Amino acid sequence: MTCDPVFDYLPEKKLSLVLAPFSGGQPRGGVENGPQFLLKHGLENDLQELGWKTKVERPLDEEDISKRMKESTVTDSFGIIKRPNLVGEVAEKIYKKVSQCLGETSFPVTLGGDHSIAMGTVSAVVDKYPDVGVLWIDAHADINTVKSTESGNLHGCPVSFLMGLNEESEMPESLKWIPGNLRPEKIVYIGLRDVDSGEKKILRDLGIKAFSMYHVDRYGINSVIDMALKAIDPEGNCPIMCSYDVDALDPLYVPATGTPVRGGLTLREGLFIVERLAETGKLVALDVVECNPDLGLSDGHIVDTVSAGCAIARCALGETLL
Ligand SMILES: NC(=[NH2+])NCCC[C@H](N)C(=O)O
Ligand SMILES: [Mn+2]
Ligand SMILES: [Mn+2]
Repeated sequence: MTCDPVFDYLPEKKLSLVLAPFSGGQPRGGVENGPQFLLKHGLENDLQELGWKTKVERPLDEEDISKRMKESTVTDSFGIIKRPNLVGEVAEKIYKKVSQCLGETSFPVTLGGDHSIAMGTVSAVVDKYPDVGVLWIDAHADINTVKSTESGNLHGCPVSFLMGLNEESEMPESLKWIPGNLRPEKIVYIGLRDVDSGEKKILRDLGIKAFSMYHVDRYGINSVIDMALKAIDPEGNCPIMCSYDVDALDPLYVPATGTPVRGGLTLREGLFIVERLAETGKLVALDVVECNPDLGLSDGHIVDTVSAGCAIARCALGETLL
């Protein structure tokens, strides 16, 4: 067995838990409580026990956001797009904080919140590491454009903004700061099983690599990870970021999430992905998003979901490689 995992891009094992308690990218309340529940479950201490120096960052003003969430339902829209101003502002704050963490060589672990916050995290990581490969672990592709989205929920759109797929003229002002610095060959998906028809066309047209649940069954998770890593980094020497939507896991393991889809990854498959990433030594940032404790129908549902979220972070940061 290998011993203590190595993180090639860090001079010391230091990380920042960037809290992103935000629900404005989708309609269900409660996902803003995700970070708090993950912390209450003991995540910070668990990571310290893995040898990490930790720091908690709170870039968002929760009181202001909750006030604005109430008003914004009616006042903040752009065509079908819901809350573009609030989402844009929040994601930009996350972007600045994650940039700062990377500048301080502190590994950013961003805890959502809904997946719209990845507009900030991924942009910041690609700024810092232009050749980074992004693993997007999700039941959904989250690549809808302003034109293709049927729901108007921005948590279904972050990837299109990260790639600059929306034309300036048809994009809300508040999202124009997004650098659009992610190239299609630098992202790969694992876990897809609910992709809108407009998204399928985008994935096809841009030749984006995606491993759906079909591929996981067909080839097994280990080969899928090999293929995914090869796709974003053929030579095996680029940094890697992982944006992990907990709804990639089957709702059996993660019932308390806003857009559950049956037939997902087992808990072990889901953890194995991030174990393999830790093993590469090339992981530079992690998001864990879409834990919504308010959607648990029982305490058991909440504990299952939150403990899965914590386990994802621990495994990504080396727990099972010791
Ligand atoms: N981050 C997520 N859970 N996204 C779900 C997106 C669902 C759907 N494709 C939409 O555009 O609204
Ligand atoms: Mn999802
Ligand atoms: Mn997602």
